[in-house]
This record gives sequence, C-alpha cells and structure tokens, in this order.
Amino acid sequence: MANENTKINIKLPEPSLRRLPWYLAYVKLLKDKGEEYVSSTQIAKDINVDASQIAKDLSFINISGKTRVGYEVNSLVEVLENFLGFTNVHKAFIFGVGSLGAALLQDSGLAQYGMNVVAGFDVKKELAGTMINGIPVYHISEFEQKQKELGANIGILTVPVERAQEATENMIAGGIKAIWNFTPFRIRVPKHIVVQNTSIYAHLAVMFNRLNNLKK
Ligand SMILES: NC(=O)c1ccc[n+]([C@@H]2O[C@H](COP(=O)([O-])OP(=O)(O)OC[C@H]3O[C@@H](n4cnc5c(N)ncnc54)[C@H](O)[C@@H]3O)[C@@H](O)[C@H]2O)c1
Repeated sequence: MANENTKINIKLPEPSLRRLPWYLAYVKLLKDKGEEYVSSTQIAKDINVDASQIAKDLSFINISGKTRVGYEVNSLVEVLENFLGFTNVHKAFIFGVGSLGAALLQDSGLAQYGMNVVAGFDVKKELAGTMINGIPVYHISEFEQKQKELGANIGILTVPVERAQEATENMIAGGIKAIWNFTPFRIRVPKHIVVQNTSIYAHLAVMFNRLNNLKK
C-alpha cells in the first residue's frame, strides 16, 4: 500500500500518471462486479495497454501483484484513488456561468474525481442568486466575500476568450492557486500558480486525421 511518504517521494513520469485514471476506471468496474483479483495481462487485454507497461506504472505507486492471482482489486482502487488525489476533496469555483460553465456545474462526475464545485460567478446580474444542480451562482463582485466563507483553491475558467486574462488576474488576487483553463487563451500567471489547459477540441484534428488515413 502506498503511504504518505511514498506519495511524496515518488516522481512519476507524466505519461504514467495519465494512464493511472484509465486503470482506476477499469478496476472500479471490476470491483462493482465483485471481482477480487486482476492480473496486468487481463487489464492489458481489456484496455489495450501493454502488460509490462501496466506493471511498471503500478510499481511507481508501490503496489505489486501476487504471483498467479495478480493485484487485489479493492486495494488497487484504494491506492489509485489516494495516489491520484481523488479522495481529497478540492474546493473549486467556476468563473463564467455560460454554456460550458453551466454544463460543468451540472456534471456530478467532477465530485467523484475529488473536485467539489461550491459556487459559480458571472458578470451577468440576472444569473446572481440562481442555482444550478444545487450549486449557487453569484455576481462576480461577491467573489472576495464568498472566498472568505468557502475558501476554494481551484478556479475553473470558462469566460469568453477576450476576458480570460482579466478574469485570471481577478481569480489570483482573490486567492485562487490553481486554474483549470478551458478558454483557448494562453493565460499568463505568476510561477506559484498552477495552470491546466483543457480543450475538448484539441484532439479533433488528430481524430480527423486518423479517420482520413483509414479511408486511404
Ligand atoms: N476547452 C473546451 O473544450 C471548450 C469547450 C467550449 C467552450 N470553451 C471556451 O470556454 C469559454 C466559455 O464558452 P461558452 O460557450 O460557455 O461561452 P458563454 O458566452 O456561453 O459563457 C461565458 C460566460 O462568462 C461570463 N463572463 C464574462 N466575463 C466574465 C468575468 N470577467 N468573470 C466571470 N464571468 C464572466 C459571461 O457573462 C458568460 O455568462 C470560451 O472561452 C470558449 O472558447 C472551451
């Protein structure tokens, strides 16, 4: 089992880190089916990743399989969830409650992955005082006060692209430490601020290209 020390000491390569949520989603399915053990060969077959790669990735988080039976499913779920930080709850605010911001407020999947969205903020006065999926939306002028009450470290940025930098500066001034940036703008931040850029469109060109190659 990975303990706190292991977690601090390990430097996991990012490609391995990106694969861990796939393993977690897969072993959670096995857990729901009541399976007790799983081998890296079985995981490999079902999710199409090389078995030795899986064993290597999992060895980074200090979990090893038993000869013949493989990994214990319950421990694997627990260790992966702890390692990925999905069991710590991170409080987040959403900035920009338009079509994407509102959709993210609707998504209960975020909470399952350790992200607790506690409020949304928008410049539109008519949105203030509304609720989406039980989560309150406030006018942006209330951010400072709500930050004092709720203390969120993470800000999800879903404002129009031309407002991205200004909203980012406002978020940082209000105590946000990590920004999940959904805008296409490359926001500028001080070194101590974590930025994760995410776009559902980023993979499209790759998919179109693969599709075109299939046709040839
Ligand atoms: N990353 C992705 O995969 C992805 C997908 C869709 C949209 N987007 C991007 O997300 C952003 C939002 O898109 P949308 O379709 O929801 O737009 P939208 O216009 O529906 O919503 C934007 C909201 O932000 C609010 N806003 C403007 N300035 C603000 C500020 N300073 N602080 C707080 N709120 C503010 C607006 O009033 C509006 O309600 C855009 O930048 C868009 O390009 C990204």
